[in-house]
Order: sequence, then structure tokens, then C-alpha cells
Amino acid sequence: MCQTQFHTLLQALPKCEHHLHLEGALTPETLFALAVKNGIQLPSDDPAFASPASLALRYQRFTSLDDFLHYYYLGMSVLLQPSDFESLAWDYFLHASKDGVAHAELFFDPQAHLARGVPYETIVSGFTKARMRAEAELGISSLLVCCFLRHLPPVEAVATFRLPEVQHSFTSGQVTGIGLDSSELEYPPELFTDLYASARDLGLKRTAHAGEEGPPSYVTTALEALRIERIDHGIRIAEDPSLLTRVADEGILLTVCPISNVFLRCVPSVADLPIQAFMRAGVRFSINSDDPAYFGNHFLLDNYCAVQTAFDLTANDWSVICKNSINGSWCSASRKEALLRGLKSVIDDWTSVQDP
Ligand SMILES: Nc1ncnc2[nH]cnc12
Ligand SMILES: [Zn+2]
Repeated sequence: MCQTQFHTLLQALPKCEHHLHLEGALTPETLFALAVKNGIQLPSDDPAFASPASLALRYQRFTSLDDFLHYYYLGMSVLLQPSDFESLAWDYFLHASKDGVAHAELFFDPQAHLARGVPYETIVSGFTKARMRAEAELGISSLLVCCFLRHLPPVEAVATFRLPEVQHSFTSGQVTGIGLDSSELEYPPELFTDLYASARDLGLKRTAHAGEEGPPSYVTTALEALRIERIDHGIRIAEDPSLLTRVADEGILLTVCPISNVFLRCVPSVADLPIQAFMRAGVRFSINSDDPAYFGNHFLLDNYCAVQTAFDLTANDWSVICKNSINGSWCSASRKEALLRGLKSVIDDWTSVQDP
């Protein structure tokens, strides 16, 4: 997918993933297997659900974010038991390990599971088991980020946030921060001002999807009304030079998802993403896979390779991208230092081989 030499470098870089929906790592094969195991009836009126292969084919022709979300919410209906959530996350970690991911900050959508009667503890205990195993066996550190669904009433987000078991997951440190996702255009960030004020009061990290399909003004209101620390996607800020400067000056990290943006028709190709405009303006960004099982099974390394192929970056560019990605992570200072040391050693080794 990218030049051989760079593939070796990109594989070796200690990568941080900040924008991965665990439910978006559910492959059609696992979806069908869990449907059988849990006795879940898949839609019989949609020919896409005839087989894992036909579902994978349907995923190749999403027409928009909302078209994808229709399948995403249907897909997650097969997740019921703690072991389902655990194996979903473990599958992700195996891909991540193969791709050289060192640290992952993982989204999940509790409201979509609570609505089906799945207890919050079922979700978090399953994910936590996989996270502990990934740390012990694969050396991957990770955090959980609880996302709220913007297509549901904001009062429901606040009510979910206030549930004792959700509060406990925050105060115990099992869950580090909150996010905002789902259908964007009709649901501007400021609808969730109260939710984000409560999260800030609790000392939680805060991010929100904005500027994926929605206009640059949604990024402005996410910054001002929600007082978020990161922006998920944010690609549309390139349409507003003053916002580009503001995001750069405030050191806000964008979690960019190149292959997702192509699959969901936000841009015609990866080459149409404003990566160079971001680099010129000093906007910090990380590269992420979003919902890899829905986007051609392209996990993190494929996204790095797609950016390399489209923009022909240098080793120095990658060093800057990875440094920003590490510094924009929500892990401990000591973990960041270890990741930065790892990055320096990969870049030094690579440079000495290229330029002995
Ligand atoms: N790309 C995306 N945008 C908004 N909500 C999502 N939920 C899962 N993936 C998403
Ligand atoms: Zn996302």
C-alpha cells in the first residue's frame, strides 16, 4: 500500500490511536457468529444481511455518515454478554499489536447498549478485561472514553452520565473521559453544554466529533460551549483560515480518520484531506481508524500508509506527527516519556540506515 521503506518505518513507529469506536471493530464474521450464539434475529428484509460476505460488500458503498450509522447500530445489537465485549476489544488489540500501536484511547457507546437492556457493568467489565490482557501480553496501554449519542435528547445523555454505575466508572478511573458521536448535521455541539459542564466538574477529559460532515462553526461551538480538549475529525476547519490558526494556537489535537472519511464520502480520496494545510498551519493531528471493520478492515497501519501514499511525507514529518500524537494523548506523563523515547529511537535507527 505504501513505499516499502516507509512501510517499515510506519510499522515501527510507536503509534497512538485516539479515535477508535470499539463497536466499529465488529467484523461481519463476528457479527454473524454472535447473532447465532446470542439468538439475535438479524434483519430479514435487507439482503445485505444474507451472509457476512454480502454485508461486507454493502459496507463498501456507504453513501453518508447516517447510512453507515444505520448498519453500525444494527451490528452492535449482537453484543450481550461481558465475554462478547471482551472478545470484541481483544480482536481489536490483536490487530493493533500487529500494526505497532503502543497506546489506544477507545470509544464506546453505552446508550446504544443500555437501550437494549445490556447493563453498563457488562460493557465496561468486558472491555476492561481485554485492556488488562493487552497491557500484560501485548504491551499496549489503553484508556476508555464514554461517548454520548447526539441524535438522542441531551437530557438522556445527562441522565446516563448521572447513573451511579457510570459515575463509579469515572471516579474509579476505569473510564477517563467523554466524547460525543453519531449523526452530526442536525445536532450541533452546544446542545450538550450541560453534559460537558458536568464532565468538567468531575475532572474528566473531553472530546467531541465535530467538523466531520458538520460545518466549521460546529468546531467553534465545541471549543467554546463544550470546552473540549480534542476534536474528533475536524477536517472541515480547513475551510476557515482563522479557525485553523485558532486550533493551532490553542494546541487542540484533531483525531483525523483518513480511510473513514473516504468510506463515508466526506472527501473523494485521502489525497483530498487537508493534511498539508494542517502541517503548514501547525495544527496538531493524530491518524486513526475510526470503525475499521466497517471500512474495508483497514486498521491503523493502513491509515498511516494511505496518508504516506497520498502525501509523500518525510521521516521528519512522521516524527512530528507521532510526537504530537503522543503529547496529545491522555496517558500518564511517564507513559508519554516512554513513548517519546521509543519514537526517538525508531527515527534515529531509520535515519542512520538511510543516511549512514
Ligand atoms: N465516524 C463517526 N462519526 C460519528 N459517529 C460515529 N460513531 C461511530 N463512528 C462514527
Ligand atoms: Zn468516530
